[in-house]
Amino acid sequence: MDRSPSYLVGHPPLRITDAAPVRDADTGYRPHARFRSLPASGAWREGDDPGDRKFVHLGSQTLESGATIDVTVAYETWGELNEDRTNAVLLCHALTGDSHVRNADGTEGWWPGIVGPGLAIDTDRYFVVAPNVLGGCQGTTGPASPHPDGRPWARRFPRLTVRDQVATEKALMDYLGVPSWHLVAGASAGGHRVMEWPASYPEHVDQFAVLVSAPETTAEQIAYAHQQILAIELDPAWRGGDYYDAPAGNGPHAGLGLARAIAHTTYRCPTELDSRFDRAPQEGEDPMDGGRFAVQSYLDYHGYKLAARFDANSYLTLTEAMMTHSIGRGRGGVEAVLSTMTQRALVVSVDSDRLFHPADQRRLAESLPGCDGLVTIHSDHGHDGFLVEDDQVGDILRTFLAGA
Ligand SMILES: N[C@@H](CCO)C(=O)O
Repeated sequence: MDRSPSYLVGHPPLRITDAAPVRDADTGYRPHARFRSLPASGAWREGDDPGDRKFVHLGSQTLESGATIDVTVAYETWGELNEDRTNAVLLCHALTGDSHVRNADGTEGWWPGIVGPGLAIDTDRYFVVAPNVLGGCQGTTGPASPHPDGRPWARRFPRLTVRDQVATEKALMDYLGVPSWHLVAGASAGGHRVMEWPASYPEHVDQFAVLVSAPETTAEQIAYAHQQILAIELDPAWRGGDYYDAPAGNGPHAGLGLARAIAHTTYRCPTELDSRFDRAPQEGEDPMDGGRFAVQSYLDYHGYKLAARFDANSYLTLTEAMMTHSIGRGRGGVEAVLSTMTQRALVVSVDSDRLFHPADQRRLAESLPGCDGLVTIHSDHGHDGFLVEDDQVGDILRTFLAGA
């Protein structure tokens, strides 16, 4: 299937340049100086390993598309599985997260204030499992992994669905000898997998917690995702996905960085951006003379940071999986599936989230038979509130788990 953006089909191919700088400055992602040291792909490499990442080869998996791939999963665990095997918790990371929830000393990772000894998800009590998602780039099989011909899959990687990703997590569960998750929890794209778990494997989930997420993607979310996909595909350095052997600095960093800047804007909220940055110029730059506003520099920085740690083809694969997410597909619709989810359920929104609207989560909470109603986090940080508001997120999860 031709995956070129539709308006490029039939047009001459884009001319690949040496990632010519758009501007001749030396900060941010427009200027390429910062990219020069970045490898073409930020996918995991042997050796760069925070935490105690483990790998398991799960063998071949047939995907919803009918394609079969050989799957290895990277995952981390904290705590011990008890004798009854009733204390296992599955954590599903968001779009660009990975298995690294926390360091042993709690200093890094994406939920170090939530997961750990004595914390809301208490690793003295629970056996916590966090896999890197199928299609990701931090150790689990994805587009940067070798195709059977030895070269990276790149854009030959089959189209994935959230159901495929959850099927991989089920295979990991079997490998670990966990009969049922005491809790499946996750936010955003991780929440998509949380929602898919009781829909696909109801007998293997005791309760679930879905934060800032939904049973299916909205048109608005697909619209934002579309822009991000085009940002990558229109970067000449993307080279149709075959950039893995490009010299340092010549990967699709500008496209991936722009995709992140679009996404990051949706992860924060207008009042936050206005109050933090207002119309201030970036220090040392003059917007009246080609320089940037501070908010531009902030987005450039987040784009650069993602380009340094992520793989552009993975970003495409995972974004496409988000776009097709619907627990109702082929099952009689979302409402029909929700009515069968009788497990105890927690639904959490952030009041300033402009990507996953709290009104949609209220409807979700009302449709789930095992949910006591929507719980709302108050935050100035929009969708990313689930990563920033540790005290509130921790209290909410602690209270939910205590009521089990
Ligand atoms: N900051 C999060 C936002 C998406 O929920 C991520 O990168 O995955």
